[in-house]
Amino acid sequence: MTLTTISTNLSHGGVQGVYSHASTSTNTDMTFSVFVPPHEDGETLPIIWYLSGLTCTHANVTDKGEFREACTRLGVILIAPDTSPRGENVPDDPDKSWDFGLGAGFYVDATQAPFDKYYKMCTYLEKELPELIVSSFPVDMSRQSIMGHSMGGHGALTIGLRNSDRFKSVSAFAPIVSPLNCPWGEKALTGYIGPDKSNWREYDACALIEDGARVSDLLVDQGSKDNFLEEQLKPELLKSACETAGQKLTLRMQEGYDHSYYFISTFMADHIEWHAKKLKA
Ligand SMILES: N[C@@H](CCC(=O)N[C@@H](CS)C(=O)NCC(=O)O)C(=O)O
Repeated sequence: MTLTTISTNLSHGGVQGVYSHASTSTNTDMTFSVFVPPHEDGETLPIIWYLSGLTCTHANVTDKGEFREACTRLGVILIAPDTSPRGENVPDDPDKSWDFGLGAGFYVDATQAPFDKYYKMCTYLEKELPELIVSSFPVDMSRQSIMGHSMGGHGALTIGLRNSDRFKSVSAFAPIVSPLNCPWGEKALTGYIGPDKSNWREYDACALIEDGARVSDLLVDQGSKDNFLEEQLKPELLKSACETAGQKLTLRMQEGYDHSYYFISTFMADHIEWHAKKLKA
């Protein structure tokens, strides 16, 4: 697999890079960013995967996430993938809306035409990108954690729950906790997976927990002034699923914060510190 370097910049003593490659999962070129903090020659470092929300590319968190100081201080690599396949051939929302199609891959493997040829974000993140990362960066794959925002929070929770042996910890900012129970989820999973909701459960954090999946620890921050809170995000569903199942969860309602990167960047160092403790334990 060949990696093309788009840019590298020195930051906080480490290297913030942006890279692209031809993906066999999505049948498109895919772009992602990696921050590698300063380290000794031959040393390998733990990883945090950061999955982004609707409309985002790797660039939103890379530009506005304010994660590099904490990553350098704690010696952790942060990887930020894109949120969907991209390109002229890739089918988009028929109405060109921002909550489906380009920038809205929902971290699933689509089974419905015409999306099934390209929208394989689950395989991309669970198999292809980790293999590329291990051959190209100084990573210790035995120490991985995952976090995300909104649709990316849903991605982090569901990929984390389905792969609990791979991730030491899972956290999210304002996640979509149950696509089965919100309009964004209804639209995306109907379009990508089809109308049979029994096939949605592996892509629904609450359903996965109900069905027995567990992770060692979960941290969620949710702003109280988030305009998507009541209709789309519904953290109370995650709280209730975790309480019923005995899944450990720290859910912090953050008074006055909205859905934006002003919120995320405020608590980013907290999340990196929380993951770093688990990664280094
Ligand atoms: N109206 C917004 C809705 C989408 C939105 O808020 N997306 C969140 C994730 S669900 C985001 O991170 N947007 C990009 C950013 O704030 O940089 C837009 O059109 O961008």
